[in-house]
Amino acid sequence: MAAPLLSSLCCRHSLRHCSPRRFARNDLSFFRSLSTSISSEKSLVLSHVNEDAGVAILAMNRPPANSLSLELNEAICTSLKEIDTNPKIQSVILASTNPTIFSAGLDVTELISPDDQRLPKFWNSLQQVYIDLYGSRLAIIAAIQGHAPAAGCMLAMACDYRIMYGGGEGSTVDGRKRKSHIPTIGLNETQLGIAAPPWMGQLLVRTIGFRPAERALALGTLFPPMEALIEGLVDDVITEESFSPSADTIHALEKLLPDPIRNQALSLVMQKAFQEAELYAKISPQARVASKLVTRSESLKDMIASREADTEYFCSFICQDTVQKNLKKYVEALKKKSKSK
Ligand SMILES: CCCC/C=C/CC(=O)SCCNC(=O)CCNC(=O)[C@H](O)C(C)(C)COP(=O)(O)OP(=O)(O)OC[C@H]1O[C@@H](n2cnc3c(N)ncnc32)[C@H](O)[C@@H]1OP(=O)(O)O
Repeated sequence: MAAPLLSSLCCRHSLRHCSPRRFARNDLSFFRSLSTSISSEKSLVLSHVNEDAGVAILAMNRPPANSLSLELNEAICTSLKEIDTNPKIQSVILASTNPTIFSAGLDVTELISPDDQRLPKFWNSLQQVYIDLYGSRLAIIAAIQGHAPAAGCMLAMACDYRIMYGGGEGSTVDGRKRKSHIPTIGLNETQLGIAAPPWMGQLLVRTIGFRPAERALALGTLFPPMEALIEGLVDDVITEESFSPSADTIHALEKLLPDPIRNQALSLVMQKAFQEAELYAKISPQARVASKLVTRSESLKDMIASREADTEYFCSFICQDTVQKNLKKYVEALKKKSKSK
């Protein structure tokens, strides 16, 4: 079912595959052609399909924080590709097995004293995750129950719809009562002494608009749920007051969710994500994909064209002494904070 690869986007990309004529055809082939053939460690993501509903789940599963390592990036791409080959599936819920962290962004340990063979591969794998999500023929719904800083926010922005948990005292995240948890989302790179790469920064610009993005990028702002909603960074914020679950949705979710996260059928965010996924799955795929091409093809084409230069820039930037110093300090502070809990 999946069309031939675009001469492997993970290495090199040629614009001839993305000619304007091709986009004009408004078919599914552009999105299919963005698939990859990376093989990976599957347990880093849990995925499953509910063919009756036309919906799949792809849950990131890399404790403790779903930080994006080379292997997790590859696993996301592989899993998405598998889902893509199932013609009965039109929507995917991108979620996390961790109820308080969606994804902590890049695994910062990948950036410290990096191996010079692995670093470009690592960056390529992140670019590929973006290309595969943003350019997917599937409608992808982000179920953001927990924190989504930096590349975690990028994952959410690359989806078609974003639903965030609103937090609050005594609220339920996975159906059980727990203490207050208020997730945040945003591109906080400047807080680490680094800058978001151009394609990630531009994705924020396209999502929330030029001036708000300019300020948020400079300050490295992490938005709590309601602020994220007001800015347009997420499409919906779910609290117990704002959403009433239906028995049918819970039943369909129980059919969809793999064993280790079946209890998330009781999560309001997951329930809303499922309803949204069903909504997208009911639209004619040709029409839905054609409309996605209208808004996404140009920026994807640009990103793909500058991919190699982006990797070169990233590798040389990360290896600078001051950047290494900043990153080491940041990781020490992160570890100290975690130990002091
Ligand atoms: C041209 C250059 C472009 C570079 C682009 C960069 C994009 C990026 O994505 S950079 C990464 C940015 N990510 C962050 O700044 C997030 C850091 N993490 C946090 O702020 C918090 O962990 C959290 C808000 C996500 C969650 O807080 P919570 O209190 O629930 O958990 P913690 O106790 O802080 O963490 C648990 C555990 O996870 C480890 N960890 C957290 N984040 C990362 C990470 N990004 N990489 C690696 N490891 C991470 C943390 O150290 C804890 O581990 P230990 O218990 O073993 O210490």
